[in-house]
Amino acid sequence: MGLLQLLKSQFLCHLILCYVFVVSGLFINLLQFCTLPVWMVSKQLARRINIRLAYCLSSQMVAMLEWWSGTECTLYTEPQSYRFYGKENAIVVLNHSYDIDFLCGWTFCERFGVLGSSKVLAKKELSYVPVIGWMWYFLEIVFCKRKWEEDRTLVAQSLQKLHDYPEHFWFLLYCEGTRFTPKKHQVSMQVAESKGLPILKHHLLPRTKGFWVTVQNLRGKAAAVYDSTLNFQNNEKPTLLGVLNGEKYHADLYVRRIPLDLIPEDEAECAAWLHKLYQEKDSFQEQYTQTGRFPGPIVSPPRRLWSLINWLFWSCLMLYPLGVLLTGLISSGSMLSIIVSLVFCSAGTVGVPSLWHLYFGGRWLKRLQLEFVG
Ligand SMILES: CC/C=C\C/C=C\C/C=C\C/C=C\C/C=C\C/C=C\CCC(=O)SCCNC(=O)CCNC(=O)[C@H](O)C(C)(C)COP(=O)(O)OP(=O)(O)OC[C@H]1O[C@@H](n2cnc3c(N)ncnc32)[C@H](O)[C@@H]1OP(=O)(O)O
Ligand SMILES: CCCCCCCCCCCCCCCC(=O)OC[C@@H](O)COP(=O)(O)O
Repeated sequence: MGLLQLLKSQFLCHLILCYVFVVSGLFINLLQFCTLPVWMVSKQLARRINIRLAYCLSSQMVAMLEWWSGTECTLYTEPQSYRFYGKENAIVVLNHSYDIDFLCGWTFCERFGVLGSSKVLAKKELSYVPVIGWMWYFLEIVFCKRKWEEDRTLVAQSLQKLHDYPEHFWFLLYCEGTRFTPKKHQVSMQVAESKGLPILKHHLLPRTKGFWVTVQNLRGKAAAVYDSTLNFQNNEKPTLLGVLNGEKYHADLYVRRIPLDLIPEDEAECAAWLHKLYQEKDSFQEQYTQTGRFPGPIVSPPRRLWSLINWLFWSCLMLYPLGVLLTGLISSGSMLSIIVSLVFCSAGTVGVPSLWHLYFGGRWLKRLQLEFVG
């Protein structure tokens, strides 16, 4: 292991990275809160400001993937589709199989200049998570309760509000509704069998209602569906902790652009169309497993310097006062203030993972513990 790699795997480095992300995130949340009065005067101006503020935050995570871990993201797509990317609104359908699939998605958003405005159909619980969830609230992210009776109107209303959105956006839909696990796959394939649908090997059975309501409510606003299939070379199993540790992964994304007009309006036909799409996605994944390649040519946009510049800017801004505080503390020589600060730091170190545990059901925390202990 090289010296740099060793440094990247140190807990202290992770603590500093998380400190910069969380403190700058809360500061950005506060700035977003301050745009509320601007909404009263000019909604479009407030939206444009929020897009830039959201970029400041989400591109820090993109920088962590692209520059800290050096992960390579390769795009397989047709050149005639490529020219539309970043120049139109689109609904993105992505498989939900990895801890960092959203981060790879964000990386492509960054490269095509739509990161600040990118959106997702997310579960309601995420809107309460400080930093990311609060940022999404101001960004008009669409939340669902995963109760169709309520989501039917809730999701439709939120989507309708995007009709006068001032900048291009990609709207991400994880139609599988939850991240792939062998157990969920087994249950979902029982549902598929009971409905007489073909078995999928690499995906859960897609939930069709969210897709239908999204397509119907974004007609006239979104031009296409980007059918996106993500996988990793050499059977890599990437984790967020791995990225934080500076581990380099190799992501491959296959994207097909499908004009929205080709998608049926009728709910049952639209559902059947989505099931067929997932059968095709499954065959692409199978081909990838067999050959290590997706169909179609590789047209990869390079990573941009902007995410790194933004990250360095926020790191300097957040670490300077911390440095001043620590220097003042040590030079004061006061035992009381040193003890109070240590208590604060320990509370933060224990408190942040506890919050994490609360919000994410302990999945990542368990993995984190396993990796540290084992
Ligand atoms: C060029 C580059 C291109 C692309 C780059 C890629 C991406 C970048 C783009 C944008 C990035 C933007 C942001 C990313 C950032 C972060 C994202 C992070 C996190 C968000 C993740 C989530 O929160 S996922 C969870 C929330 N989302 C969803 O659930 C969406 C899918 N769900 C639905 O659509 C649902 O239908 C619903 C939520 C609208 C309603 O759910 P409900 O459960 O009430 O109804 P359902 O219809 O789903 O359920 C009843 C029917 O389902 C059948 N059933 C029962 N059990 C199962 C089962 N296990 N599997 C499948 N189906 C099942 C049941 O039989 C019912 O069927 P009927 O036939 O009777 O309807
Ligand atoms: C630059 C330093 C970065 C520091 C790390 C900060 C990490 C913040 C990460 C916030 C990521 C938010 C995305 C959460 C994804 C998520 O939670 O998806 C939920 C879905 O699967 C469905 O969940 P479920 O069906 O309930 O299991």
